[in-house]
Amino acid sequence: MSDAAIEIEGLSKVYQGGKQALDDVSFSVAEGSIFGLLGPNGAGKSTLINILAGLVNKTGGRASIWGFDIDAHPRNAKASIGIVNQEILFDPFFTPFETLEIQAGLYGVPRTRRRSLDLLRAVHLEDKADAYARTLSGGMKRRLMVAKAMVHSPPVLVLDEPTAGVDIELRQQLWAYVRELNAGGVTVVLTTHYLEEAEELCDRIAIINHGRLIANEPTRQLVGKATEKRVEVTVDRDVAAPPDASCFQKIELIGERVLAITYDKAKVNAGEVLAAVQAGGLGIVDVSTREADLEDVFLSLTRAERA
Ligand SMILES: Nc1ncnc2c1ncn2[C@@H]1O[C@H](COP(=O)(O)OP(=O)(O)OP(=O)(O)O)[C@@H](O)[C@H]1O
Repeated sequence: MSDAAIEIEGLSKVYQGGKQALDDVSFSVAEGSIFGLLGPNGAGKSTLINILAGLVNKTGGRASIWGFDIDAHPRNAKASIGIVNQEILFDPFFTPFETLEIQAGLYGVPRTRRRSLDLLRAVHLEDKADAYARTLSGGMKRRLMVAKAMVHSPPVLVLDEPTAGVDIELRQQLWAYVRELNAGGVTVVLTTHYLEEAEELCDRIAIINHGRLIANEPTRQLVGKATEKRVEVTVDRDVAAPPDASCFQKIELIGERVLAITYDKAKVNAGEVLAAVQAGGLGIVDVSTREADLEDVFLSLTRAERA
């Protein structure tokens, strides 16, 4: 077994009707890591996850989970992964405890090795063990989905947009649990639209756009790629039209006296940008800068792709 928890090579998917959802995607997820898979709507993330789950058939390439090729060893591959889907799927007439017991049964986990109550405790649902699942709030249902994905103690957990529509407090709780699982040795793959979340949680991030992989780097390195920087300058008089200078990438008037200037930090520094504002006859009253973040990188990479 290699020390990759997931290994994907040249993965492609063309749906019936001709839509190419994945185009020659390759990457591996290191054992023990938290790996983020990002991409705009329709990029192909769910398709990729569904292939790993055995729900969608790939049309090209290879994938293995915990060393098990999904074609050659589908049962072992499936037993090695727990997947939390975007949709909430369980019978509303069962209680959370029953839901987990049934799922464990489906995975052939013997009664003596089931840990339904422990899992409910871990996702803060122990007091709901005997309530009908339909009476749970949206956030509770999501947490139950995570517990359900863990009944067979898989070494790899995949979360597809698990916090969409979940409020901040519950999101924090869910991430705390994900971190706990990861600290206990579970490799985690997650897709999320919350870039901050990916930045905070993931060791490594891959970005997929129109079915193609356009980035795959350690999070720090990826964020460090942002070369655009933004400075907001409050000036001492009303400005009818923003001044222009070659060192500005973009300048906007965002208040009567506030200019938002984007510049390339690889080419100029903030001092030069401010000097250019002053050279335009404006006095500077206040300045604030914002560090580039994952969102900037994401936008510039997907923009570059489009161009
Ligand atoms: N069963 C299907 N038949 C045909 N096309 C499909 C099918 N499922 C998905 N697609 C298309 O494949 C592309 C990738 O979809 P996918 O759901 O994998 O994207 P995604 O990145 O998960 O997006 P989202 O974040 O919105 O879920 C989209 O253009 C989608 O319309």
